[in-house]
Amino acid sequence: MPDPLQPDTAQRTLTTLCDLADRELVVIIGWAKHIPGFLSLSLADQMSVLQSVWLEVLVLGVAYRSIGCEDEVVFAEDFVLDEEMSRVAGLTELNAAISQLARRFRALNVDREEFVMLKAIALTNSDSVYIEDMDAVQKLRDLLHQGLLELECQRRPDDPQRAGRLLLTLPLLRQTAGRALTTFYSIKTRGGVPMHKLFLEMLEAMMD
Ligand SMILES: CC(=O)c1ccc(Oc2ccc(O)c(C(C)(C)C)c2)cc1
Repeated sequence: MPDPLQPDTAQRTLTTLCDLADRELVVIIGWAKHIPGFLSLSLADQMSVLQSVWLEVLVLGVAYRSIGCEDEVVFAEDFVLDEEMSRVAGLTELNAAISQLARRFRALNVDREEFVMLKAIALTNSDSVYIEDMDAVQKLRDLLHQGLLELECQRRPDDPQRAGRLLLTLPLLRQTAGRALTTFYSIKTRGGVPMHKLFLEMLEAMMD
Protein backbone atom coordinates (compact mmCIF):
# COMPACT_ATOMS: atom_id res chain seq x y z
CA MET A 1 0.00 0.00 0.00
CA PRO A 2 1.18 3.60 -0.55
CA ASP A 3 2.98 5.37 2.29
CA PRO A 4 0.15 7.23 4.11
CA LEU A 5 2.66 9.85 5.26
CA GLN A 6 3.47 10.83 1.68
CA PRO A 7 1.05 13.25 -0.06
CA ASP A 8 -1.17 11.46 -2.60
CA THR A 9 0.89 12.41 -5.64
CA ALA A 10 2.23 10.84 -8.80
CA GLN A 11 5.49 10.29 -6.95
CA ARG A 12 3.80 8.33 -4.17
CA THR A 13 2.00 6.17 -6.73
CA LEU A 14 5.19 5.53 -8.71
CA THR A 15 7.20 4.83 -5.54
CA THR A 16 4.61 2.27 -4.45
CA LEU A 17 4.62 0.69 -7.92
CA CYS A 18 8.41 0.52 -7.98
CA ASP A 19 8.41 -1.25 -4.62
CA LEU A 20 5.79 -3.67 -5.95
CA ALA A 21 7.72 -4.37 -9.16
CA ASP A 22 10.88 -5.04 -7.17
CA ARG A 23 9.05 -7.50 -4.92
CA GLU A 24 7.45 -9.22 -7.90
CA LEU A 25 10.91 -9.55 -9.44
CA VAL A 26 12.17 -11.43 -6.37
CA VAL A 27 9.10 -13.72 -6.55
CA ILE A 28 9.52 -14.60 -10.24
CA ILE A 29 13.22 -15.40 -9.78
CA GLY A 30 12.21 -17.89 -7.08
CA TRP A 31 9.31 -19.16 -9.20
CA ALA A 32 11.52 -19.80 -12.27
CA LYS A 33 13.58 -22.31 -10.27
CA HIS A 34 10.47 -24.50 -9.94
CA ILE A 35 9.98 -24.82 -13.69
CA PRO A 36 11.07 -28.38 -14.59
CA GLY A 37 14.42 -28.13 -16.40
CA PHE A 38 15.17 -24.46 -15.64
CA LEU A 39 17.82 -25.33 -13.03
CA SER A 40 19.43 -27.69 -15.59
CA LEU A 41 20.43 -24.60 -17.58
CA SER A 42 23.85 -23.17 -16.72
CA LEU A 43 23.72 -20.42 -14.08
CA ALA A 44 24.85 -17.94 -16.73
CA ASP A 45 21.96 -18.95 -19.02
CA GLN A 46 19.46 -18.86 -16.15
CA MET A 47 20.53 -15.24 -15.55
CA SER A 48 20.49 -14.37 -19.28
CA VAL A 49 16.97 -15.78 -19.62
CA LEU A 50 15.68 -13.95 -16.56
CA GLN A 51 17.37 -10.66 -17.46
CA SER A 52 15.79 -10.73 -20.92
CA VAL A 53 12.19 -11.74 -20.13
CA TRP A 54 11.47 -10.71 -16.51
CA LEU A 55 9.41 -7.74 -17.70
CA GLU A 56 7.24 -9.95 -19.93
CA VAL A 57 6.56 -12.29 -17.00
CA LEU A 58 5.57 -9.34 -14.77
CA VAL A 59 3.38 -7.82 -17.50
CA LEU A 60 1.68 -11.18 -18.06
CA GLY A 61 0.84 -11.38 -14.36
CA VAL A 62 -0.64 -7.87 -14.16
CA ALA A 63 -2.61 -8.34 -17.39
CA TYR A 64 -4.04 -11.64 -16.11
CA ARG A 65 -4.99 -10.03 -12.76
CA SER A 66 -6.70 -7.25 -14.73
CA ILE A 67 -8.88 -9.60 -16.84
CA GLY A 68 -12.03 -8.81 -14.80
CA CYS A 69 -11.56 -5.00 -14.93
CA GLU A 70 -12.58 -3.09 -18.05
CA ASP A 71 -10.45 0.08 -17.77
CA GLU A 72 -8.41 -0.57 -14.62
CA VAL A 73 -5.03 -2.20 -14.12
CA VAL A 74 -4.77 -4.51 -11.11
CA PHE A 75 -1.15 -4.20 -10.03
CA ALA A 76 -2.12 -5.89 -6.79
CA GLU A 77 -5.43 -6.82 -5.13
CA ASP A 78 -5.12 -3.69 -2.98
CA PHE A 79 -3.55 -1.45 -5.65
CA VAL A 80 -5.72 -0.90 -8.71
CA LEU A 81 -5.14 2.05 -11.05
CA ASP A 82 -8.08 3.52 -12.96
CA GLU A 83 -7.63 5.81 -15.97
CA GLU A 84 -7.43 8.98 -13.84
CA MET A 85 -4.79 7.57 -11.47
CA SER A 86 -2.82 6.31 -14.49
CA ARG A 87 -2.99 9.79 -16.03
CA VAL A 88 -1.76 11.44 -12.81
CA ALA A 89 1.13 8.96 -12.57
CA GLY A 90 2.08 9.37 -16.23
CA LEU A 91 1.23 5.72 -16.97
CA THR A 92 -1.65 6.25 -19.41
CA GLU A 93 0.05 4.65 -22.42
CA LEU A 94 1.54 1.76 -20.46
CA ASN A 95 -1.70 0.95 -18.67
CA ALA A 96 -3.67 1.22 -21.91
CA ALA A 97 -1.27 -1.38 -23.39
CA ILE A 98 -1.69 -3.67 -20.37
CA SER A 99 -5.49 -3.28 -20.60
CA GLN A 100 -5.32 -4.26 -24.30
CA LEU A 101 -3.49 -7.46 -23.36
CA ALA A 102 -6.02 -8.10 -20.59
CA ARG A 103 -8.81 -7.75 -23.18
CA ARG A 104 -7.11 -10.38 -25.36
CA PHE A 105 -7.01 -12.76 -22.36
CA ARG A 106 -10.62 -11.95 -21.46
CA ALA A 107 -11.77 -12.63 -25.02
CA LEU A 108 -10.03 -16.03 -24.82
CA ASN A 109 -11.33 -16.61 -21.31
CA VAL A 110 -7.81 -17.65 -20.25
CA ASP A 111 -7.93 -19.68 -17.04
CA ARG A 112 -5.34 -20.10 -14.30
CA GLU A 113 -3.70 -23.28 -15.67
CA GLU A 114 -3.34 -21.71 -19.12
CA PHE A 115 -1.96 -18.51 -17.54
CA VAL A 116 0.72 -20.45 -15.63
CA MET A 117 1.68 -22.42 -18.77
CA LEU A 118 1.89 -19.19 -20.80
CA LYS A 119 4.04 -17.59 -18.09
CA ALA A 120 6.48 -20.52 -18.16
CA ILE A 121 6.57 -20.46 -21.97
CA ALA A 122 7.13 -16.68 -21.95
CA LEU A 123 10.05 -17.20 -19.56
CA THR A 124 11.70 -19.71 -21.92
CA ASN A 125 10.83 -17.68 -25.03
CA SER A 126 13.96 -15.59 -24.56
CA ASP A 127 15.84 -14.33 -27.62
CA SER A 128 18.78 -13.09 -25.56
CA VAL A 129 22.02 -12.98 -27.57
CA TYR A 130 23.89 -13.77 -24.33
CA ILE A 131 22.47 -17.31 -24.01
CA GLU A 132 25.34 -19.81 -24.45
CA ASP A 133 23.34 -23.04 -24.87
CA MET A 134 20.30 -21.99 -26.95
CA ASP A 135 19.55 -25.67 -27.73
CA ALA A 136 18.95 -26.31 -24.02
CA VAL A 137 16.61 -23.31 -23.77
CA GLN A 138 14.81 -24.42 -26.96
CA LYS A 139 14.39 -27.94 -25.48
CA LEU A 140 12.85 -26.44 -22.32
CA ARG A 141 10.55 -24.26 -24.45
CA ASP A 142 9.49 -27.30 -26.54
CA LEU A 143 8.78 -29.27 -23.33
CA LEU A 144 6.50 -26.50 -22.02
CA HIS A 145 4.89 -26.04 -25.44
CA GLN A 146 4.12 -29.79 -25.46
CA GLY A 147 2.69 -29.38 -21.94
CA LEU A 148 0.28 -26.70 -23.19
CA LEU A 149 -0.77 -28.85 -26.17
CA GLU A 150 -1.46 -31.81 -23.85
CA LEU A 151 -3.35 -29.60 -21.38
CA GLU A 152 -5.64 -28.34 -24.15
CA CYS A 153 -5.99 -31.77 -25.77
CA GLN A 154 -7.23 -33.23 -22.46
CA ARG A 155 -9.51 -30.34 -21.51
CA ARG A 156 -10.77 -29.02 -24.83
CA PRO A 157 -10.45 -31.82 -27.42
CA ASP A 158 -13.14 -30.02 -29.46
CA ASP A 159 -10.97 -26.88 -29.82
CA PRO A 160 -7.67 -27.90 -31.51
CA GLN A 161 -6.80 -24.24 -32.23
CA ARG A 162 -6.90 -23.07 -28.61
CA ALA A 163 -3.23 -23.63 -27.79
CA GLY A 164 -2.24 -21.71 -30.91
CA ARG A 165 -4.58 -18.83 -30.03
CA LEU A 166 -3.01 -18.60 -26.58
CA LEU A 167 0.52 -18.57 -28.04
CA LEU A 168 -0.53 -15.84 -30.49
CA THR A 169 -0.89 -13.45 -27.54
CA LEU A 170 2.90 -13.57 -26.96
CA PRO A 171 3.75 -10.94 -29.62
CA LEU A 172 1.46 -8.42 -27.87
CA LEU A 173 3.04 -9.43 -24.55
CA ARG A 174 6.54 -8.66 -25.88
CA GLN A 175 5.34 -5.35 -27.35
CA THR A 176 3.74 -4.37 -24.03
CA ALA A 177 6.92 -5.23 -22.12
CA GLY A 178 8.81 -2.98 -24.53
CA ARG A 179 6.35 -0.18 -23.71
CA ALA A 180 6.96 -0.77 -20.00
CA LEU A 181 10.73 -0.61 -20.53
CA THR A 182 10.42 2.75 -22.31
CA THR A 183 8.19 4.06 -19.52
CA PHE A 184 10.55 2.89 -16.78
CA TYR A 185 13.55 4.38 -18.54
CA SER A 186 11.92 7.78 -18.98
CA ILE A 187 10.86 7.82 -15.31
CA LYS A 188 14.38 6.76 -14.29
CA THR A 189 15.91 9.50 -16.46
CA ARG A 190 13.51 12.10 -15.01
CA GLY A 191 14.49 11.02 -11.48
CA GLY A 192 12.65 11.64 -8.23
CA VAL A 193 11.35 8.06 -7.91
CA PRO A 194 13.44 5.76 -5.68
CA MET A 195 14.23 2.45 -7.38
CA HIS A 196 15.63 -0.67 -5.75
CA LYS A 197 19.06 -2.04 -6.70
CA LEU A 198 17.79 -5.35 -8.11
CA PHE A 199 15.16 -3.59 -10.22
CA LEU A 200 17.77 -1.17 -11.59
CA GLU A 201 20.20 -4.01 -12.35
CA MET A 202 17.52 -5.92 -14.27
CA LEU A 203 16.45 -2.72 -16.04
CA GLU A 204 20.04 -2.03 -17.08
CA ALA A 205 20.42 -5.65 -18.27
CA MET A 206 17.47 -5.14 -20.63
CA MET A 207 19.08 -2.00 -22.04
CA ASP A 208 22.28 -3.91 -22.91
C1 LIG B 1 10.53 2.13 -12.35
C2 LIG B 1 9.24 2.79 -12.60
O1 LIG B 1 9.18 3.92 -12.99
C3 LIG B 1 8.02 2.00 -12.42
C4 LIG B 1 6.79 2.60 -12.70
C5 LIG B 1 5.64 1.87 -12.55
C6 LIG B 1 5.73 0.57 -12.13
O2 LIG B 1 4.55 -0.09 -11.98
C7 LIG B 1 4.54 -1.45 -12.11
C8 LIG B 1 4.45 -2.23 -10.96
C9 LIG B 1 4.43 -3.61 -11.10
C10 LIG B 1 4.48 -4.17 -12.38
O3 LIG B 1 4.41 -5.53 -12.52
C11 LIG B 1 4.58 -3.34 -13.51
C12 LIG B 1 4.65 -3.95 -14.91
C13 LIG B 1 3.45 -4.85 -15.15
C14 LIG B 1 4.61 -2.85 -15.97
C15 LIG B 1 5.94 -4.72 -15.04
C16 LIG B 1 4.62 -1.99 -13.37
C17 LIG B 1 6.93 -0.04 -11.84
C18 LIG B 1 8.09 0.69 -11.99
